[in-house]
Amino acid sequence: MAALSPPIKPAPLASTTTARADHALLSSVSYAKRIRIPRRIQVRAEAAKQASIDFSDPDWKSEYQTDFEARFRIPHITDVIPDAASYPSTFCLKMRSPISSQFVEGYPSDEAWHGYINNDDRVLLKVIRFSSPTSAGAECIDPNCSWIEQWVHRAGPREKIYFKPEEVKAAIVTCGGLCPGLNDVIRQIVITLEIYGVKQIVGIPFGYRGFSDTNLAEMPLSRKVVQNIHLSGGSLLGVSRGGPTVTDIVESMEERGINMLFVLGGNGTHAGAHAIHEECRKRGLKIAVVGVPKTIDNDILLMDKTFGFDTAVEEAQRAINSAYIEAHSAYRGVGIVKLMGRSSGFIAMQASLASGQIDVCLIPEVKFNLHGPHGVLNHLKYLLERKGSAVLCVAEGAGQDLLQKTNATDASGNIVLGDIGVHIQQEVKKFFKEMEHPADVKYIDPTYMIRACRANASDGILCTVLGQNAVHGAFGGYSGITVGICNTHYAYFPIPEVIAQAKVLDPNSRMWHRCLTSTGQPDFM
Ligand SMILES: Nc1ncnc2c1ncn2[C@@H]1O[C@H](COP(=O)(O)OP(=O)(O)OP(=O)(O)O)[C@@H](O)[C@H]1O
Ligand SMILES: O=P(O)(O)OC[C@H]1O[C@](O)(CO)[C@@H](O)[C@@H]1O
Ligand SMILES: [Mg+2]
Repeated sequence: MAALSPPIKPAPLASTTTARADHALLSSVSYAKRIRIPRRIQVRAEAAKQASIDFSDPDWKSEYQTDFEARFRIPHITDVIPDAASYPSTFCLKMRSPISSQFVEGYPSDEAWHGYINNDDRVLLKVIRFSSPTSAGAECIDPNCSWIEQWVHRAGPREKIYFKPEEVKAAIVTCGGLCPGLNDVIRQIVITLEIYGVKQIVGIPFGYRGFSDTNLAEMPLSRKVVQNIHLSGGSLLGVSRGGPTVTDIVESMEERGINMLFVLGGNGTHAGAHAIHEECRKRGLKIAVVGVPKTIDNDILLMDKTFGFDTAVEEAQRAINSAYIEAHSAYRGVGIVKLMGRSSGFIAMQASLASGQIDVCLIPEVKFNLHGPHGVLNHLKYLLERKGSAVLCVAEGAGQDLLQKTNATDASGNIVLGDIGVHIQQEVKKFFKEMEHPADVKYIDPTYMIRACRANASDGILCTVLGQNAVHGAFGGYSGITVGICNTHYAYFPIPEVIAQAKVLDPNSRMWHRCLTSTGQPDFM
């Protein structure tokens, strides 16, 4: 039987849908190239496309499940240090006063406490049983779309820990762009580490750069330092793109005596975290590297959502509402809002759905024409004639095929996108001017205002749980993992599985269909 591969999507039925699906696939592949995802991981994504499973083999299901279990196994320090000692956990919430001298010794572990997660506990990854590949949003493995259980590891505190708290030096680093909730996660990691009894906790300033720049000193962290940091946006530690090589980072960690590293960042940061973990394994180092996915774009695979996303959607309402008021109050007003989303249109879609004020939502996963009888501009003309104003929301990665490529990259190697918001603004103005019936166009780009916000309540809770689980994972001896919410439960994932490609919106999903129902927009092709 041929090598098994991850779930495949059934071939879409209509030709417009095919174009959309191809586009989504293309953006995933180019994304993989852009962030230098290891070839091995790219190959896995390629394998998904080729669908090489022999479904006539009666054992294909059980083999698929065995393969899935192996892929989602979370690396453990005993993989490289088989005789690594384990100890009773010092994390137990039966204590009364954390300032008592008892705390220094760890919590009494002689009493039974049923607050631990068993290593064999699992969370179900997919919860819908599709009866046919033609069901909206169906994710099928075989042509009959048969039900296959896919389980991932449940996150949480373990009864046995693999580090003595007094021997731990934990470091936290935040990389990439800003995202609401970074401070909430930093805070919770520090607080949880202290509950375990860790005394040495430091922040690495300005992302991975802080490992190599000798002018940047480690920041000592404690509950006192982080107590109120979640009340403001940004990152207490600072962020950056680019930076030192993985070898330099690991050498710096060895010099500093860091044996737990918590990495907060997006796909690029996680690719880095995975490479750091691999390098530590190669050197036989007892170091736990644990990621917490930070992507405002919500483009990490397999998770319900990533922190900062809800806040971004909520904050985008203010920009959309302003664009709506401007457009609605103007004679032939057109409001345009550009929202984040390099490869994925989740923020634009959810913000459009939430506001109820958007007439046209454009996302990277769905191609569109501006000009021509079915183009966006003609639809805006119709809207102005019909209701006097229109509001359009566009994700930053949408319509890149309409712009001239610059080939420019940022310090991390991410492609610098053309400005689709400005382009649409110019084209709308030109279109109506040439018709000799100008429109009053107002353009809003709230990107950095949204990113700099503090987390809202729902993100605050998500960050808290993710931060705690990151620490539990490290103490449990896991490394090269990241933590996420999955069907409302929290799970650990091996890093390569969540960054194999950017998570993109399925144009055949119910949610996108709901968005189209809400905006009332046609197909722009
Ligand atoms: N494949 C890789 N291997 C090692 N390090 C990487 C890799 N890709 C990116 N990095 C490093 O990770 C850090 C962050 O990467 P990047 O700027 O792409 O942000 P990100 O984590 O994807 O977050 P954002 O969602 O804000 O873009 C940078 O310091 C970069 O050098
Ligand atoms: O201007 P910067 O910091 O490079 O970040 C911009 C990018 O970061 C993101 O907000 C993702 O983190 C993208 O949506 C955006 O393209
Ligand atoms: Mg990224």
